[in-house]
Amino acid sequence: MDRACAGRISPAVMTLPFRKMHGLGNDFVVLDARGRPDLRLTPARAAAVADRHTGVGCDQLIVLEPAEGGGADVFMRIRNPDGSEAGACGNATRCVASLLAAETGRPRVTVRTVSGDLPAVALPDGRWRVDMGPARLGWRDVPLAREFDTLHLPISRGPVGDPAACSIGNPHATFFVPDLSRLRLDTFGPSLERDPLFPERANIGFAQVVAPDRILLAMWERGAGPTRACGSGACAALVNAHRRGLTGRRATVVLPGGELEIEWREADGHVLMAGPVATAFTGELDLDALPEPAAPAHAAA
Ligand SMILES: N[C@@H](CCC[C@H](N)C(=O)O)C(=O)O
Repeated sequence: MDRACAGRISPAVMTLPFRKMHGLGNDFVVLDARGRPDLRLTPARAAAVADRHTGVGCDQLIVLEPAEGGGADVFMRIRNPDGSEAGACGNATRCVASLLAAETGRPRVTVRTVSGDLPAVALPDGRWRVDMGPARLGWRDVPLAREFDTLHLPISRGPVGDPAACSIGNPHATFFVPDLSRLRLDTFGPSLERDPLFPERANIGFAQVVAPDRILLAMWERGAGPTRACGSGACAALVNAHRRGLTGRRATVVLPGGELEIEWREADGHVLMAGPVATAFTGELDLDALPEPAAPAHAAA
């Protein structure tokens, strides 16, 4: 090689394999930290990986860790692009379940999250069904800043208001609207996510019920903004729609990225979610090379 072009001899670079996966376009960078107890992923580093301009880019960074104490196949840590940690991610749970099934050869696996153990099963058509656990309906469960009936919250912005809230292992509020096509998510999403009634912020869903078994849904995700799909948001939309008497206990939830089948099981109050999984690509990440996200030098016009 021409000496002038050789540049600096780089020190040994430690790279980390990653897998880019998605469920209905809700996309994830999946890192396997099971053999890497030394891997320290600070919120800033997680945000750097998730950055769509200077990192790999994703709606959530998913880190696989050992499931301590047994009873589950893996522990799944979930980070939003702003670095915050989430208790649940329905679409990522299906993706991780499919990885574990490939690894273990078993069609039934259990994914542990900070909100609980989620059993998942491969369906004959290639989709995965996850038991997302019980929908929690109390005001402390969501949580809300003070006591309210979670079926009707005194929150509104312009034409949207009166949401219902619940927890699917993470906080959700669903606003029912007559025509989803007329709604601009970024107009109300940011301030609703941070409404003072949500001390831990909330994922915000806008739902149009078109039939007792069909819901159109657009999501503004906490810590992520608009996404093509949100599995836990679809679960919350069905639970809240049923509580309002708008649907039965099962529905197809249609998101911008595609469809999820959701059931709120009567017997135990658990919410079941079925949908597809996909791998987009795999790669190697040099964590030390990633810049930590900084404020833009100037706002785009
Ligand atoms: N995409 C997810 C939800 C991810 C977490 C959420 N943004 C939160 O902060 O709770 C899903 O598919 O459920």
